[in-house]
Amino acid sequence: MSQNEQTYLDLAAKIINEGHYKDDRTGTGTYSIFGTQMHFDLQEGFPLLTTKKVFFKLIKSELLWFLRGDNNIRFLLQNNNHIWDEWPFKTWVESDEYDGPDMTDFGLRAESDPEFKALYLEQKAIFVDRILNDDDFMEKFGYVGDVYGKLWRSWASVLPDGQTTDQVGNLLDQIKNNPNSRRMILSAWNAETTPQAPLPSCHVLSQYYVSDGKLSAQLYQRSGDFFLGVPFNIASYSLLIHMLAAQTGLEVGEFVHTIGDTHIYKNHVDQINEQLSRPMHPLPKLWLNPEVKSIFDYTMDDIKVLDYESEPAIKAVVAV
Ligand SMILES: Nc1nc(=O)c2c([nH]1)NC[C@@H]1CN(c3ccc(C(=O)N[C@@H](CCC(=O)O)C(=O)O)cc3)CN21
Ligand SMILES: O=c1ccn([C@H]2C[C@H](O)[C@@H](COP(=O)(O)O)O2)c(=O)[nH]1
Repeated sequence: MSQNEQTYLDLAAKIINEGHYKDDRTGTGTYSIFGTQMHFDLQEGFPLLTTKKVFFKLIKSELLWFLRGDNNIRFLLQNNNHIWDEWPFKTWVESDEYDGPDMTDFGLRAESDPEFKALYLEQKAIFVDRILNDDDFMEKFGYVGDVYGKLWRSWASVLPDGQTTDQVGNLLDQIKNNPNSRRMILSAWNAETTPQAPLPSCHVLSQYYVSDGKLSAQLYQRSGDFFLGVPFNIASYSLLIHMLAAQTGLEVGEFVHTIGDTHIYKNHVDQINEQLSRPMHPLPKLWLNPEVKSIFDYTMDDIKVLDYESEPAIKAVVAV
């Protein structure tokens, strides 16, 4: 049995049993608890859930995208990663340039109307193709705004000389040279610009901590989609801790995951119950290519989970 996975399952059961019913921005409806915390011991194994299959490739390419300082979805699409498509797509279909069939509330409508779903998938395929192959279109509609990648690597200065700050570079420097610091912070929330993004950052702030030769991190996530997003967030930050530790000569410690609005969407309840009824498998291990000498040089092939055995994937619709 894995304590790390049990921690996730216990909180899932608590949200189902004790969550308050709450309407939400997407019109879906959620069961929600405010202010939760999970601790994952990275020495126990890599916390990729085994009670459903979690697609680690998608987690890798998303983290590499953040670390590139990229905030245009073209890179994700080139890696066959479609987890961000809906939000830039929404910007396009709401713009003056869009002249296809009406896509109002496409997320909810595609779920209940198969005829509309076919139309929507057609428009989405056109969108994806244009982001990949049309540079002007990609420049206009591919960006996700002032969120993770952009803020991590090139936080725009308020100073007149227009310099930018590389938070990840500074963080590595602090972990190496001043590991007792209590100021090792990575922020993905710019109060001025982030609220205007198509989807303002959810994992808002993380802090890093070194003790006994081990690197730990705590994340504050303002909003957590417990069935779809949170398993990705757990694996993504755990991977980031492994990468930072590998580049600074440390072992891995803990990932502490603190979430504000911790919710299960109404249309994910059956899926969570199915997951809760399944057996666990031992956690996989993470392998990072030891030849890679900079956190910014990892490629997809330099990162692997070993011995990942899981129950089958469980499909669910993402709330837009
Ligand atoms: N409602 C919502 N939940 C999220 O978790 C979320 C957002 N929106 N918006 C931005 C990002 C995108 N993220 C996502 C989006 C979709 C999946 C998802 O559908 N995962 C499927 C596999 C998808 C696939 O194979 O392409 C899964 O089973 O994990 C996961 C994370 C996390 N974030
Ligand atoms: O990394 C992520 C990104 C997003 N989410 C979820 C949390 C919410 O369900 C939605 C965002 O909607 P808001 O109304 O902006 O809170 O996306 C996540 O869990 N993890």
